[in-house]
Amino acid sequence: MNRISGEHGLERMVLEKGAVQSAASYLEQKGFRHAILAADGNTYAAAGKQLEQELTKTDVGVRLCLLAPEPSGDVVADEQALLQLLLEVQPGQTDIMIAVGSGTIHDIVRFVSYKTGLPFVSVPTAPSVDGFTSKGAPLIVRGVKTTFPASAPIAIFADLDILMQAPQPLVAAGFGDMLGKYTSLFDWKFSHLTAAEPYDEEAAAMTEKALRDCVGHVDEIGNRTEAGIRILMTALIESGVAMLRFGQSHPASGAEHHVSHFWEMEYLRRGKRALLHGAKVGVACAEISRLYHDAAYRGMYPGREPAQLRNYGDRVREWLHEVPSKAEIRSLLRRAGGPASREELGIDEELFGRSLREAHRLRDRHTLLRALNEAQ
Ligand SMILES: NC(=O)C1=CN([C@@H]2O[C@H](COP(=O)(O)OP(=O)(O)OC[C@H]3O[C@@H](n4cnc5c(N)ncnc54)[C@H](OP(=O)(O)O)[C@@H]3O)[C@@H](O)[C@H]2O)C=CC1
Ligand SMILES: O=C(CO)COP(=O)(O)O
Repeated sequence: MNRISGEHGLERMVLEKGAVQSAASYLEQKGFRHAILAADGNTYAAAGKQLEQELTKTDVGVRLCLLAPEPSGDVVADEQALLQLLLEVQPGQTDIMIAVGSGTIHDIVRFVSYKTGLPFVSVPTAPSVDGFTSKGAPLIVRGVKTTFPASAPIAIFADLDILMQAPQPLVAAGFGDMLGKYTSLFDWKFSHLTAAEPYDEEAAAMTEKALRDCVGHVDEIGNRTEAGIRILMTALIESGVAMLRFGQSHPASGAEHHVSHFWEMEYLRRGKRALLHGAKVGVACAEISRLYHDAAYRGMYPGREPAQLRNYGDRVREWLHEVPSKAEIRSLLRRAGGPASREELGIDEELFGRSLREAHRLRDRHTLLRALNEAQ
């Protein structure tokens, strides 16, 4: 993917070396004159400073919003960060925002963009999540992770020079976020069949292709070759476009994401430093795969098999056949250089057990996890 236009308001997608320069000329050509550049300490160093310098060669003025970390050390997409960015907006003057960072900074900017009506441009600094192009923002509000409607960027400039410098754990996390599509795609079909949740073949096919491209190139991704990073970033963008096209996160987010969100909220409550989103999703995907295979093939729920499995067992087993086993998912995570087990991540047994019993409550989705937990 180099340049694609006209996708749901996303008028420009650039994935190439030197894309930051293209971002500056795009902003100037579009006639923007008063930009806010949102970044944090790391992402300003990785790309923000360079973009700021490029913009000084144009007529686009820039106001820097350096998002402040919480006492834990992390920038969090919560009330404080949203307010910090909102305070920088000059009514009647600011005409564009630029998100320079990874998942968290994009969610802060996309939500403020939605509420103020100001467009935004995406400059990813790491191939760590598939949320760059989505129009939902998972935010922490009063300690609870909830997804709110938000805006997609009008353009994305993903600079391979920058993405290839991203720390290896962020790359492995991006791969983990993609592996999560094994279970999210399964849960999406399951919720459509058993609870008539809306479904879109095209969005599902697009996500599945992105997943297979990543799995087929896991070693290049693990070795952070240029080809590997290009394939991973393309897949993450495509997965985000599938969410954008469908309008909700079903293609990309099932029980593995609900479990990951559960862990994230608990870490915030404990004041612990956050674990990377995609690292959690990858490990949760392996665990959900084991749970689902046990339930559907090995009858691990004697006497309380969910009605959905009694009624649709054959179809469910056929779909589960496409979901690799826990061991296979772990092996892929290792090859990408990321944590593969909850022990490696540091999730304790109590939190793990509680998350499997309760995480389905975080979203109103009819996943198999929810069916298993609600079966009498
Ligand atoms: N909207 C959507 O559809 C989606 C949203 N998400 C959300 O995204 C969030 C997670 O995003 P994720 O990208 O994993 O993590 P974060 O955006 O939280 O960033 C993780 C860390 O990476 C650092 N960083 C980023 N780029 C670089 C770089 N090039 N060099 C050095 N450090 C860098 C950041 O620096 P610093 O320490 O300075 O912050 C931060 O410490 C979650 O809240 C998740 O829910 C995930 C998927 C989809
Ligand atoms: O993280 C996501 C996709 O990778 C989206 O999460 P939500 O389903 O919570 O919006």
